[in-house]
Amino acid sequence: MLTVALCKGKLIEPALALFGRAGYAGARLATESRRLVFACPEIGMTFLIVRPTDVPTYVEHGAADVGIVGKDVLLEQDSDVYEPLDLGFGACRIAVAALRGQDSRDRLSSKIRVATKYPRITERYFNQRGVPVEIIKLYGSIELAPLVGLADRIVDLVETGNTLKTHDLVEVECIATSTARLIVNRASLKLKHATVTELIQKLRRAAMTRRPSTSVTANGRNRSNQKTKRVPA
Ligand SMILES: Nc1ncnc2c1ncn2[C@@H]1O[C@H](COP(=O)(O)OP(=O)(O)OP(=O)(O)O)[C@@H](O)[C@H]1O
Ligand SMILES: O=P(O)(O)OC[C@H]1O[C@H](OP(=O)(O)OP(=O)(O)O)[C@H](O)[C@@H]1O
Repeated sequence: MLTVALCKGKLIEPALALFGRAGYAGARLATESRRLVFACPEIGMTFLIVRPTDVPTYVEHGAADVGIVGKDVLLEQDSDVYEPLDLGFGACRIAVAALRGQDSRDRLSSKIRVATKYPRITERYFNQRGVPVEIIKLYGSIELAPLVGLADRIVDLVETGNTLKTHDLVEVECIATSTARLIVNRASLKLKHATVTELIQKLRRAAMTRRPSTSVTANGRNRSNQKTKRVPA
């Protein structure tokens, strides 16, 4: 029996579709309900529904054997988990953005105020460049911060760029790209080796044959995949 940590929101639908394609047909959860635990004995799995930022915690501590989470969260948290698979979906960039016309550093005072959900990624990024920053930790609606004078810059996820555009913001720099990852508890990998490696292999094959979907190209524009897309594992 494997316990799988998933998060509601943007990653749940492609994650369940992936399990379906991998042959775990019972992985259909009533995601609109208030239920947080779904036992699926017919496929030997129990699914836990947790917050995206909590997925690595459940997996690291062994409360879940495996989980699906964005690379953005892994980069921020630096958890001690095994990360065997890039699943390809949930593609976006972690980017620095600023109000249009205020995207040059020259106009700023020595210390830049940066609003973000990702304080560690942000601090690492600006420290590496020797730029002093004051980090303002927010939990959502990050694009609002420069509009109301709370910050000079934001560091947030960008997919289509529509949210930036709507708020007259421009992308200044891309810090990293992010896609959903399969993560595995290190002890589960040893103690449930056969089951876990079978899951990894099946998910890897299923991730290579993604159904038509929308992905982000290098220039940030959306591209609709009309054909089966190969995703590097
Ligand atoms: N616009 C986006 N495009 C593609 N992937 C995204 C986008 N926004 C978020 N993601 C991915 O989906 C994950 C979950 O994001 P989602 O928006 O569902 O929850 P959240 O708002 O970050 O979490 P919470 O509900 O805890 O505040 C992110 O960690 C990221 O990997
Ligand atoms: O480039 P786009 O396609 O517009 O996508 C980017 C938006 O998606 C995410 O927001 P989300 O919907 O998760 O809301 P929140 O982070 O403010 O909770 C991210 O924080 C951006 O606001």
